[in-house]
Amino acid sequence: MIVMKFGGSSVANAERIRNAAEIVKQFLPRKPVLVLSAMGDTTDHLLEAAEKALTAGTVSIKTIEQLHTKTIDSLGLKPQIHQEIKPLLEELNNLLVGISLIRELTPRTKDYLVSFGERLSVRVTAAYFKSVHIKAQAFDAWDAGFISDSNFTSAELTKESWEKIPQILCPLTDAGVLPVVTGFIAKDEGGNITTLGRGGSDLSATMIAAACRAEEAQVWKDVDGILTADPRLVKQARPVEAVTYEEAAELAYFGAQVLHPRAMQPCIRTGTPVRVKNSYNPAAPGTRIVASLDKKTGPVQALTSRKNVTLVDIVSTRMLGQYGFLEGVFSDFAKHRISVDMVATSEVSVSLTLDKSYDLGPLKKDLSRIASIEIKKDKAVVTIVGDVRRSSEILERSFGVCAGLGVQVQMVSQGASKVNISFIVNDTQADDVIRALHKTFFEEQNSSLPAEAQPKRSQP
Ligand SMILES: Nc1ncnc2c1ncn2[C@@H]1O[C@H](COP(=O)(O)OP(=O)(O)O)[C@@H](O)[C@H]1O
Ligand SMILES: N[C@@H](CC(=O)OP(=O)(O)O)C(=O)O
Repeated sequence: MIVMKFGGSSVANAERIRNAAEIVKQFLPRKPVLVLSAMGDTTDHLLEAAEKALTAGTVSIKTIEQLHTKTIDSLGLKPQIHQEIKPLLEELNNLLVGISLIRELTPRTKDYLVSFGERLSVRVTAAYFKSVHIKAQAFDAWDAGFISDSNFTSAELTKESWEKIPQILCPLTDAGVLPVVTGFIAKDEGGNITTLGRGGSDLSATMIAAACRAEEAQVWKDVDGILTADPRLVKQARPVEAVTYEEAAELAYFGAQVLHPRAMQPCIRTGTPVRVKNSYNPAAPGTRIVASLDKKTGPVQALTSRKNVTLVDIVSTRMLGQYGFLEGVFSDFAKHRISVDMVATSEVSVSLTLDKSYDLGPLKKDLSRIASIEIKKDKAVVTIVGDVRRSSEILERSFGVCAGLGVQVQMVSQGASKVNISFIVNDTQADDVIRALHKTFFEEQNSSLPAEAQPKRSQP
């Protein structure tokens, strides 16, 4: 078995769905399971519709309805598929009416709301596949064994999913059926719809691949794989041939939108290979994601940045000694469920970074018992994923780049991860830093050769 995930861009309209079917046909002998995201920007449109219902009290599903009905017509599908999706569209409309009346959108309702995107896309796509004589069967994730906890908007799949998913899907693929499963969503034990976090269909795919011990999980995107940097920022970004699970996870966690940050977790457990492929360019090899690399790489594999980061400097006001101080600081963070990304400490102070979305008021109040706090907003984490054994060289060249741009590095984290060096700069400087780092590590001659292939530097 293989698992093939097509993201929103790969099923965005009739033409893209036809293209996906052509790709899938070539893989039918390898018994694929398909995982789909919502068509195009449907998840964003659903959230926008909810926002309008909430704030203005207006209800409209026109954009979403038109996209799906137009796609059904362009694909030349039988009218009965309109009947199949009609109850879903009605349910969605009713939900928005409910939101507009009670003017409340809880995380639970939000998950129920965005689930319609994936539920619509699998039905339309499976209907098309059937029309071109592929034995497809649409599945809502919960009917394919996806059970999660009740952490709405960022749910975790439970142990039970590991058993149920193969029990349901393996007999089907063995019988020559192509299951077309909704990515991104699940149900908790109480039967409430949950989501795995934005971009979570990648995780749905890797979960099926790992649980079913599939040959590989293919994640089909609109780029030639994991690139050396975000192509929207760096035109010269180029695909990376292979990365480790750890490298892919760090890239995703620190901002590369190409993969969901938790997508690697199931495959790490089973060693299932993942491949990022381009649905616009299926012949391109894509990027392999595996446990360890067989070939030597350059010092840097890829670059990413995450903006909207807040830097918090916490200085002890008591002579506690570091152990008591750090314990106090982190128990307050745990109490307020605030997760920390980077940390640097000294005997009496700790600096750390967090996402700007947290309300830091209550935390600040609690921490003021033991420390004075300074909050610095509008920072960015620049992350270099590569071979940390060559950290001196990476740091020397990176800081040279920053100095050349007149950028002050405000905090550095190196050593906690074997594959990541991160540092903090001002938000407004991050794009320039990434472009200049890319030039240094990937565009200049010999910039990213393995250590032994680099020209020897003369000793002082
Ligand atoms: N390092 C990177 N490599 C590849 N793509 C990246 C990288 N960083 C950001 N991206 C962006 O991620 C996008 C693909 O992810 P996403 O939109 O979630 O795909 P899909 O919706 O098809 O699953 C690309 O179009 C690209 O703009
Ligand atoms: N549709 C969901 C889940 C997802 O994974 O989408 P995509 O594969 O298009 O990033 C989202 O937009 O978050």
